[in-house]
Amino acid sequence: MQKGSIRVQTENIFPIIKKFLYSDHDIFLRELISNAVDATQKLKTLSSIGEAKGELGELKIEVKLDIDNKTITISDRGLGMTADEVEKYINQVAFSGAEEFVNKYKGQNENNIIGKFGLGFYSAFMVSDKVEIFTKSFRDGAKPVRWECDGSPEYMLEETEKEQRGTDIVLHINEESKEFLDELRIESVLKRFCRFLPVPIFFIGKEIEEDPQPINNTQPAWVRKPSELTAEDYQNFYKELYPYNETPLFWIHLNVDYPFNLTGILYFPKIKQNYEIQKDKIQLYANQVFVTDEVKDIVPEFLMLLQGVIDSPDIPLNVSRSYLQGDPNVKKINNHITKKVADKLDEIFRNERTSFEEKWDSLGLFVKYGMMTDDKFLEKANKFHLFQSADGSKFYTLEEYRLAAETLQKNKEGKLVILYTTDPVQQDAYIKAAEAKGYIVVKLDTLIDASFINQMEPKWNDVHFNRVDSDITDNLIDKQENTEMVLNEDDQTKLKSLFSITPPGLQVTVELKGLSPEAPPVLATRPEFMRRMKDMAAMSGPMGSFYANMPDEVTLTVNGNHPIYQQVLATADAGRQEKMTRNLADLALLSQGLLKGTELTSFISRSVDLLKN
Ligand SMILES: Nc1ncnc2c1ncn2[C@@H]1O[C@H](COP(=O)(O)OP(=O)(O)OP(=O)(O)O)[C@@H](O)[C@H]1O
Repeated sequence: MQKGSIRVQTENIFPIIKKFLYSDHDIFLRELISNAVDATQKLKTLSSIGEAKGELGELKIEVKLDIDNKTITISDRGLGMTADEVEKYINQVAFSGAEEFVNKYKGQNENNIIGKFGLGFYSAFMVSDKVEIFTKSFRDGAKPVRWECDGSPEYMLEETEKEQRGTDIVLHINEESKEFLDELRIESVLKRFCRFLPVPIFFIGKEIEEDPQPINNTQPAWVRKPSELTAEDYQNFYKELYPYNETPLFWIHLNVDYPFNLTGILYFPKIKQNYEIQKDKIQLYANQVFVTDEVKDIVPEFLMLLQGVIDSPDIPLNVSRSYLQGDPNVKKINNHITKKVADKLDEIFRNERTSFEEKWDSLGLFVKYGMMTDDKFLEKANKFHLFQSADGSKFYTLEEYRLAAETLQKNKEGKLVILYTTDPVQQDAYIKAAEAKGYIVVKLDTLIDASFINQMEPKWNDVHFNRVDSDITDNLIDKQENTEMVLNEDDQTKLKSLFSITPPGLQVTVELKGLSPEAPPVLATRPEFMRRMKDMAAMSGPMGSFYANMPDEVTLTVNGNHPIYQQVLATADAGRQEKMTRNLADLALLSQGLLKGTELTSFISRSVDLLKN
C-alpha cells in the first residue's frame, strides 16, 4: 500500500468549489459519467487501430445505487488505468484541474459561471465523504488498483482484486447529500444529463430488472447523417424531446465542421398563440452530454423561439457569460445559425410555397422578429416575408405587393403605400371601400405587427404603411387630388354646423368633402400616428400613460355628395334634422368602436324615434 500527498498550491479548494456549485450539485453524475463515456470511447478507438487487443465485451456503463451502504457506484468497461496512470491523471490532472478552476473563478459571482465544465472527477467530492476508485487497465498484465481519498490532499493507493477491465468509481455519499440516495432523484438526474450519451447507461436500483433497458438513446437523430433520416425520424426525435407538443412545422439539420464543430437539429414549432413562447427551449449539448438549456448568447435572440438541440464541443462552457458574448466562436456560431435558418426558409419558400403559406401563421412570428432584430436576416427574409390579404386568400412578398399595387398605391412622394387592417371584421367597411378603388389591403393583426410596421418603415425606406381606416378611402394614398362638391356654400356651412357634435372623451374634427356618391355619408377615421401611439401606450412604457390619457382623436369626414344630405337639408323639422345628422355621425363612430355607454344608448333610442315618424 502506498500513501501519498497531492501537491496543490491553493489551500482548501474544496469549500470554494462547493460554494461555486452550490445550486448544481447534481452535475457530479454528469462529470463522472462523461469520464466513463470517454474511457469507453477511447478504448474503442484503441481497439480499432489494433492497440487494444482481444474482445471488448459489452461496452456499457452502470450506475448503481446502494442505499444501505450509502454509496453510488459508476462502472465502465473502458480503458481503465494502471497505478501510474492513477498517479498521473487522478492525483495530478484531476486535482490540478480543480485548482485551476478555483484560481480562475475566485472572487467572481458564481452566477456568472455557466456550464460549470472543467471540474471533472473532482466534483465527486461535492457529494462524498470518501471516494474510491477500483480500476484495471486494458494493458496486458496490468494490475488492478484501488485508490481512496477523502478530498484532502492525502490519498491511498494499493493493489486490489478486479476481474473486469475498466473503472468503478465508488462515492460514499455524505450526510449533506443524502438526497441523492434516492432512486427517483438519481433517475431524474440521469434523464436530464445522460439522455443522449453515446454509450448505453443502465441504472441499477433496489429492484433487479429482468430485462434492463438503457436509460439513454445512444444514437439521437442529430448525430446521424441527414441522408439516413426520414421525416418520421425527425418527428419522432422531436416527440422524444417534447412529448406533449404538436408535430413541428419543419426542421433544420445543422452540420458544420469548419471553422468550428457544430451539429444539431432546430425545429420550428407550431405556435398557437402569439405569446406562447419560450416554454420548451433549445438544449445545448457538448458531445452528447447535456449542458444547459440557457442558450442565450449562443443562439440569436429571435431564434430562441425555436426548439431542438445544438451540440458543439467548441463552445467555451466554463467561462462567464460576458466573456461568452465576446467570444469569436460564439459569434461565428450565431451568424452561422442565422444564415442556415434563413437559407432553409428561403429554400422551403421557393420549393414548397403553398405549404410555406399555410404555415405563415406560425412562421410569420419568427420571420418578423428576425427582420426587426437582425439586419443580415432581414436582407434574406425580404425575399420570403409575406403579406396576407385581408380576406386571407392571397399572399404577397414585398416585391409582389409592389408590382400589384404600384400603379394605384403610390403617394405624392413616390412611396408605396401598404394598406393594412388590424381587424378584418371590424374594419370591413373600410376594406371594402379600399378594395372597390382597386387597392390591396393586407392583414397585420398580430401582437408583433405594430412594432414591425414601425421598424420596417425606416428599413424599407420607400414604403409607407397606412391603416385602412386611418383616413377616408380617397385620402389613404395621399396624392393631392381635388374633389368636387355638389353642395353650394350655404348648404355646406349648414351641414358643417349640424355636425358640430361633442361626444365625451372624443376630440372630433369635422371635414366636409365631395366624395363619390356611393361612398358612405360619414366616415370616422383616426389619424395613423395617433392610433399607433395609442396602440403602443396600451403595451406599456414611460410614454404609455401620456398617450393613454389623451382623448381619442377622430375625424368625421362628411361626404357632401351623398344623396342623403339633399333629404337632410330639405327637412323642415329642426329636431328631426338634428337627430338625422347625429345618427349618421354615430353610425360612423360605431364602425370605429368609439360609440360606448350612454352614447350608445341614446343612439338606439334616437334611431327608434326616427323610425316612428
Ligand atoms: N472512468 C475513467 N476511466 C479511465 N480514466 C479516467 C476515468 N475517469 C477519469 N479518468 C482519467 O482522469 C483524468 C482526469 O479526469 P477529469 O474528469 O478530472 O478531467 P478530464 O476528463 O480530463 O477533463 P474534464 O472532465 O474537465 O472535461 C481523465 O483525463 C482521465 O485520464
